[in-house]
Formats: sequence, C-alpha cells, structure tokens
Amino acid sequence: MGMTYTLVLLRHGESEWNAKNLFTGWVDVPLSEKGRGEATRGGELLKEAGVNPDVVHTSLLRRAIMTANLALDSADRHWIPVKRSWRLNERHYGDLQGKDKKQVRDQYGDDQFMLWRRSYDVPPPEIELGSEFSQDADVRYAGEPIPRAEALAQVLVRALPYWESEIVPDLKAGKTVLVAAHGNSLRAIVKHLDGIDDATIAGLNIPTGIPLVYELDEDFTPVTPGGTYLDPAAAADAIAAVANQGK
Ligand SMILES: O=C(O)[C@@H](CO)OP(=O)(O)O
Repeated sequence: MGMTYTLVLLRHGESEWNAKNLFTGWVDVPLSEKGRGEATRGGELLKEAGVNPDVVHTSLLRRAIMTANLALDSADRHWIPVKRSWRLNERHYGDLQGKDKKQVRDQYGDDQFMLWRRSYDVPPPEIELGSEFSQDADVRYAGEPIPRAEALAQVLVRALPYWESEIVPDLKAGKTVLVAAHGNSLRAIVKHLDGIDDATIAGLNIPTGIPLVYELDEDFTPVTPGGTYLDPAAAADAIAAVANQGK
C-alpha cells in the first residue's frame, strides 16, 4: 500500500453539562473532573500507540480546547502548533441549549426528542437572540455567520470548508493531525469520511475522550471503515451510554 494519512478524532472529555444531562451545543461549559481524567487518559492512549500528533485543530469551546491541552500534555506533544475555528464547534442546539434532556424527552416524546438529537436534517427550534444561552453577543464569533440552531446537515455545511481548507492540507503535508472537537461536529466529519448515508448516521454515536484513529488513503478514503478506537472496549461502553442519554 502507498502513502496513507493519519487523522485522530477526539471528542472532548465529559463536560459539567454532559454529567448533568443538559443540552449544551455552543454554551461554553468546562470539563468535569471525570472529563479532565478522560482527556489525560486519551493522551496516554496516543502515546502508548505511538500516534504522535504534529498539529492540533480545535473548536472555540473550552471543553475541546482543554481536552486537547490535557491529552497533548500527557502525550508529551503539548508543544505542537494549534489552529482553532468555530467551524469545529458542537452543533448549535438552538432553544434546547441549557434544557434537561430527560425533561425535553418527557415533554415532547421519544420520536421528537430523537429527531432533534440525531436526525440528519430536522433542526431544533431557534434560540432567541439575547437570551441566556445565546452566543449572538459573544466576541469570539464577531463578524461570523453564526447559526441560531443547527441540524447535522448544517454542521456539515459549515465544517466541510474548514476540513478542505485547513485540515486536508495538513494531512497532505504528511502531518499526523489531531482534531479535538464535539460529538456532533465529529459525527459530521465521520459521515463525510465514511460516506455514511443520511439515515444511518442517526445511529452513530461518539464517546468522550477516546482517540479515534483514521488511516486515509490517497483519495482520503478510510483504510479501515469507521476508523479504530484506541481503547475499543471502553469505546463500546461509552457509545452505549451516549445513545441512552435522556432515558
Ligand atoms: O448536548 C450536546 O451538545 C450534545 C453533546 O453532548 O448532546 P447530544 O449527544 O444529545 O447531541
């Protein structure tokens, strides 16, 4: 086999709102103590596997930024260059941001809850500008076309230009690229890489803090479809936990 590219996707460790079962989206909540431990462990897994990132891309949210910092510190790769973009942010959860997942499920029913959480193209209701959990006045997004709610389809539309213009060139330069981001922004990248159809992507969940390594061929097709989790047993348990949230 010829040259392959190495991409590592890392969902942030558990956040305080993951622990409380609240819809988070663009709300900038910190990692929980457990989440910080997961991030550190993620870096150890990278080191043990001999996967050494040369550059890291993160969102503008502290749970992804802190996860990258902690993982790279424990991997002894804390010194590598970093690039950040709102285009890697979590899916904007609209008016659901700050709401309890179980309460929303009880109020709207299982079907609507799952459409909002996992359908490809049904966005949640839009957030009201100026409301408590809106980001419209946040200086980090000044001048950017930021959303008021997103379905996964819209995440792909805003994440793919960043993938093409910033991440692909790093991979083509032979760098091992770490992307530290979020459950739904990483689902968008995985959908693109693995060519997952709009219906099937609903069933795909990404666990917190476990590096997912993709070897990509010259055409950026995954050598192993779905990539490889560095701790497959822990990943399987954590995937089931994400799928069952709100129950
Ligand atoms: O609340 C969120 O922003 C996301 C990720 O934590 O949740 P879900 O898995 O329900 O899409």
